[in-house]
Amino acid sequence: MSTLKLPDGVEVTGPVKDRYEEILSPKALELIAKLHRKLNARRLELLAAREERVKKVAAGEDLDFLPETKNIREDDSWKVAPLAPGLEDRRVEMTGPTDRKMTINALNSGAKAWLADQEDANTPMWGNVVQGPMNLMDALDGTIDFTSPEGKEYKLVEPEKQPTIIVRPRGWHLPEKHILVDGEETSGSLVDFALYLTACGQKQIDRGKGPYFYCPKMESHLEARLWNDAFVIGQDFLGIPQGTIRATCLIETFPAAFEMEEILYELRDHSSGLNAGRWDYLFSVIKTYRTRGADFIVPDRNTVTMTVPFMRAYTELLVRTCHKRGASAIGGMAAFIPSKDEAVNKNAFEKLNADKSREANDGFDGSWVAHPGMVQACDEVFSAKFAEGKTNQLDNLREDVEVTAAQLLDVKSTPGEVTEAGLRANIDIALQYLRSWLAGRGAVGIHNLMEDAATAEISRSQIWQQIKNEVTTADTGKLITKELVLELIDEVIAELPGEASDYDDAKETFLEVAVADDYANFLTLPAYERMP
Ligand SMILES: CC(=O)SCCNC(=O)CCNC(=O)[C@H](O)C(C)(C)COP(=O)(O)OP(=O)(O)OC[C@H]1O[C@@H](n2cnc3c(N)ncnc32)[C@H](O)[C@@H]1OP(=O)(O)O
Ligand SMILES: O=CC(=O)O
Ligand SMILES: [Mg+2]
Repeated sequence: MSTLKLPDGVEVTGPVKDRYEEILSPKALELIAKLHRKLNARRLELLAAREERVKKVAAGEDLDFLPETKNIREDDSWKVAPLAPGLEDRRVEMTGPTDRKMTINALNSGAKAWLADQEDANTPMWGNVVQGPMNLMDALDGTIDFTSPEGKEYKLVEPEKQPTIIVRPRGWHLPEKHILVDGEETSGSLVDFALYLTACGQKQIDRGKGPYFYCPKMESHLEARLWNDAFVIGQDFLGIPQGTIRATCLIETFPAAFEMEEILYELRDHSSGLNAGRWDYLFSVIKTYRTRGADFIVPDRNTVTMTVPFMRAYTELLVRTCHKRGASAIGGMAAFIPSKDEAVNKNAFEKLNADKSREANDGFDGSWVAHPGMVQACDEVFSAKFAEGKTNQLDNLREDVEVTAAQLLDVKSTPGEVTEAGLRANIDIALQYLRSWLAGRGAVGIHNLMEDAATAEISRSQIWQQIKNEVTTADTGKLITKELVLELIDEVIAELPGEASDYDDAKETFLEVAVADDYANFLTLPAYERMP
């Protein structure tokens, strides 16, 4: 057990294990306190503003581009900062959790960048919150190694070829209950940001790169302004030049799709682009319009591909917006993962190739893969598309693209149906995922697909939306009610791996987030409450 030096007003209520003082350093805790005192009240106000927006949509008002920021959109004179060192070539980015083994595997993967995930692919258990940055620090020091329970040894190979690390902190909605400032829970986003920045920021600068971040789940440009303010405070605190920190913002909420330019503008001195976070985007579309009836009922999850009109409108607008402002446009995650079954594996790579080819042809500068086995395939697709000697497509301005609010909102043209098979699949995925999350694992392969917090949110939100809007299944003609879902849960659990009792906690959480009368904004909130 270590002991911590706590600045005034700071309490750490989680266990302090071996080496935790290296991450929960006086500097880190001091920065957390500073960020909390300066920014937390605004964070809470911005979360409340999200609720107001949803209420307006429920009352019939549609999302639209903001009149008050029209001048920013129409002003052609501004651009974001030039590409930062290590972020010039992002043709393939690996994503994944920051546990010790995955950290080593990701850094050895051959990808150009690695999204080190404290978010969708992570469970914010106290141990993960502290050990994630510790693993990154050890990786940067070149001291990281790992031996599996089976005796397999892991270490970094070819350190000079390591991907650029981009850390994704938690979203603004998540609290960190193990670090209190003046008796208040802190923000998970600010804690993850501060722990990485203080442990690794200077080490990244010494390597000729910088502390880089992915900012998730923002719903407005004012939330981007909050990040920008955190960056300014953080840089000032460390005494590093303003603009050293860079952030790629995920455009993965429905409201944010209407504020892409404004988000780039707010972060222009720290921006390194936008990413099309498709899974959370679909979740947010369902969530934001959940009570608005037939026009916003999304068909079975596996039928909503990236080529349906509303998804296409969003990705086209993203590339256009980024390149107009000199920012990188990064594609999203195809959920297919390699399999030992030959036919399943062949299908996974065909789907991956089609998805990455569409993105490369649309002008994206690179994209994500969830698994080291897919790095090469994605690399090849983008490399084949890039012009001779180029490492991105920033000069493909996509001036042909014009996307209207109506196109972004056009969910009703999505082909497909809601079926009982789709409903059962959603129950299955949500339960298996919640079981995994509650056990500390935030990403998991289920039925040959990568599932994480974002994909599971879609599954449980679809169920809630279908009950609320009294949808009838197309294949079996059943009205989707709370009673039907309760009936199906036990049938589904009987088919799942393990014992029925293994799903007791997952089932209780599922009931809270999929069938309760009041919609839970994020499944991770009640799930986090269940965690010590
Ligand atoms: C919506 C979004 O936000 S997408 C981004 C967030 N989601 C993610 O990042 C998901 C990342 N992917 C993963 O976590 C994993 O690929 C999973 C859970 C889906 C599948 O993992 P596994 O079941 O371990 O797959 P598999 O057995 O094929 O793995 C083979 C090897 O690759 C490693 N590996 C697989 N995925 C990753 C990854 N993303 N990062 C690092 N290593 C990985 C495994 O650790 C394993 O290593 P080992 O052979 O040394 O034991
Ligand atoms: O974070 C990515 C997403 O698709 O969600
Ligand atoms: Mg996401």
